[in-house]
Amino acid sequence: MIRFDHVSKVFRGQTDPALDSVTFEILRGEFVFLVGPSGSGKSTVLRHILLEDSPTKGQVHVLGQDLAKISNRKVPYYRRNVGMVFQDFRLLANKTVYENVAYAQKVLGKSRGHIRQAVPDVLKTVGLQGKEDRLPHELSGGEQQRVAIARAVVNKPAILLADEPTGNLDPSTSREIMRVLRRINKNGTAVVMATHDVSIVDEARQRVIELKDGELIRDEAGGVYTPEVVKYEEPEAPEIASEAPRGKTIAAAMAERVAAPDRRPSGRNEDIDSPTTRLPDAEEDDGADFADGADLQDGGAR
Ligand SMILES: Nc1ncnc2c1ncn2[C@@H]1O[C@H](COP(=O)(O)OP(=O)(O)OP(=O)(O)O)[C@@H](O)[C@H]1O
Repeated sequence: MIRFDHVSKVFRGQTDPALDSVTFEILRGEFVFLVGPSGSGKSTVLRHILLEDSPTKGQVHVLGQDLAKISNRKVPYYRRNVGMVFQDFRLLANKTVYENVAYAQKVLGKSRGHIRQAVPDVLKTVGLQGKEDRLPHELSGGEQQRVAIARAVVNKPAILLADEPTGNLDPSTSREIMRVLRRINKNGTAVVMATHDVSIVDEARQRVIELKDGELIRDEAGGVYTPEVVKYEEPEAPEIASEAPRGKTIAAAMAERVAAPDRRPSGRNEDIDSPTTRLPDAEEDDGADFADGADLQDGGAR
């Protein structure tokens, strides 16, 4: 549904790339954390998906469309599919909770009847029923972020992007916001969340994509913020240590080996001993999934 194919971005006046041949695919309904140090490229990834930046090299496909081929005229239509929330909420200060959310529907020309139904529904989803008439300054930070999330998802986008949505919140409020995001994700919206929040990532155990200096250095299902560093000791099966795919801990590779007993050595085995033997997952990581160009051909959402 979101596909980055060797995407590089060098901003004008810069020599170092903000993104350096980044390749990944996110499927419908996934929840994905983007992690990495400040300046590693997380927001740049999100801005590419939102069509606020375009690649210097490579392609971005979202919902079956090559974003480079979307004309300026069609950008607002495209963006209806992509909600966005930020660390600093970005609410309209002189509008109530209800009006902030309803505004997102009004600009799309939705009828008053539709708005009267949709806004209370989404405010209930984010746990803000009863606060419709408050102004942003009459809300806590967590409540303001809930309004921002309600506004981002009221039009039921396929994708919700969140750029450090818990960055201004205390740990327990951050957890509440995570519960809201998970609820929205369970309703079918894919969520891509850039974050520095170690405990949120470690508790959620979702897919983690890690960037460093613009390069994707880890893409791990059920990951943590910082993978456990495994102390190297004399390995029982030396090929595991030497073949662990990039971004995967040795412990993870060992666990996979245990889960695939048919590939474990039962005495001397030519295949296992061969330096070219690959773990099953390593074969999936080579980009073969992208080879058929299905998005391009069928023009439909994946
Ligand atoms: N408009 C721009 N012009 C020039 N350089 C930019 C621009 N936007 C981002 N950059 C640079 O691109 C790199 C990646 O920035 P980005 O904002 O994506 O990082 P980040 O991982 O989101 O950081 P943070 O965690 O601090 O938000 C940084 O070196 C940044 O200075």
